[in-house]
Amino acid sequence: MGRDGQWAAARRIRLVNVGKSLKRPSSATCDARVLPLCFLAPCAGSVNMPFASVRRTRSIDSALERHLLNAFLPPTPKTDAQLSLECILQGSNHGSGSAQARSVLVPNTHPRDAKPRLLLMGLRRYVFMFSDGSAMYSNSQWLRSGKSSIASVVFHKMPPNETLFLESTTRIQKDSIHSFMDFQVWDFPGQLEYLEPSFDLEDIFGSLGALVWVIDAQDDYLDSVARLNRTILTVQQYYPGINIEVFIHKVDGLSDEYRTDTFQDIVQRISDELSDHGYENAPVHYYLTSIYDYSVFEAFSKVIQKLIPNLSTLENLINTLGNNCGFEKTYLFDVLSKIYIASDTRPVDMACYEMCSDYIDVIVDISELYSWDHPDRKPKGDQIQEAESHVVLHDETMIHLMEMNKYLCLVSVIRNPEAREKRGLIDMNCRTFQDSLNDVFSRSWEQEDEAAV
Ligand SMILES: Nc1nc2c(ncn2[C@@H]2O[C@H](COP(=O)(O)OP(=O)(O)OP(=O)(O)O)[C@@H](O)[C@H]2O)c(=O)[nH]1
Repeated sequence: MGRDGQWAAARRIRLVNVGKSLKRPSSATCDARVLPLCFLAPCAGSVNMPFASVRRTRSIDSALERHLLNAFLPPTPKTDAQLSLECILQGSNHGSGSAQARSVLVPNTHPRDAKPRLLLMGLRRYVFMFSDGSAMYSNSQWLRSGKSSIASVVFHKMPPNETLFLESTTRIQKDSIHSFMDFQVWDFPGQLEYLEPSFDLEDIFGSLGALVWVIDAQDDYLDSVARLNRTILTVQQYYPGINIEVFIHKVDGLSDEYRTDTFQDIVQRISDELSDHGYENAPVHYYLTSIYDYSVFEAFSKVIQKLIPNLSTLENLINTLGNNCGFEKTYLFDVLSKIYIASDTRPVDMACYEMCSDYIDVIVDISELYSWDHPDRKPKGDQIQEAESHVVLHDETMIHLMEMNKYLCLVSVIRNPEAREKRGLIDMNCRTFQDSLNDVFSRSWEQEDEAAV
């Protein structure tokens, strides 16, 4: 069943289980489309932030702010919140570095259908195990860092245990991801010598969103770190703006102490090597990851967030929503991959993230059960377009989920008892947020079009 079907089913469940039919703000609130935040209703008095103070503190891009403040425009049709990362490719993220790279290498105009790439790279090496357990490097047994496993678990919902049966990658696997934004994931075979002259660097690193380097933390990582250093030094010459994301992977098998030591050692080795070559502030970021917990989703969320135009605007909107509604933590999730593309700026709480992520699974699973077309089922009046659901857990924590569009949903954790009582206002505020979100995304498209002229 397609995802449309899943959400359609979730809609039905909402009507049956939640039973709350809250109408969209009508003419009295139509200005909310233009000044979306000023109509957020306070749900929890203690945490309400007046609009005036919101306006002073938020840092919405000036062009976007002009748009939001350009009151009394006729309502524009709502667009799907599907992002294109072209604007990033055209320079907003890579900045001058990208331009410099293009002046050195083949000019790249990045047509509109060019999709940004996430490169998954790492080292695969052979190890021969003697019967007494000591190791000798030889052409014998593969030790693989886990790139394909990460891609399969995050983007294809493969259960982690099944990655044991994945075969080694023999050529570059190009995976197109169609979601709130389109991008490609290229999984490189661990042994590929892409820095050799026979490979065109522009083909590999042009249009790049991020380079994700996977290091097996359970293995001897010195070779992998050395190869990563070589790669960074080469790439930095031509594409200095590229984000290098280092996943120190398979940490599930390590003790806390060993994990920290490994992390520090790898960071140290890479930064020493880079500073020896004069790169003091290279854009390298490090994550401890494992496919057996949520850390790999969390890490991928951070990687993807760096590619999203107007991320700070989204965060400000979510902050304002959370402050007005008494949300403890709010995530804007991509339903398919369950990576979050934005959240409020409070510290990340893994327990909250896990609860919210699991709740999406629950809704999608129930949707699968109930989405079949029953011949006797009759629609009971008008139905609200988007799915909405909530659950109250044993410790009185409420999780509230609302579909924002075909790809995204907003999931919030509510512990404030006062806020929990005001579900109607929460729903209304979330719908106002939804309008703002679509404004932000449609604005991204307009900016691209203007840039293209
Ligand atoms: N313990 C543990 N094992 C993992 C993790 N991620 C992947 N693996 C295992 O690592 C092995 C190799 O995974 P792959 O994803 O095929 O490795 P790869 O880097 O794509 O290998 P190549 O395609 O040959 O370059 C598999 O047996 C996975 O089950 C992890 O987080 N923890």
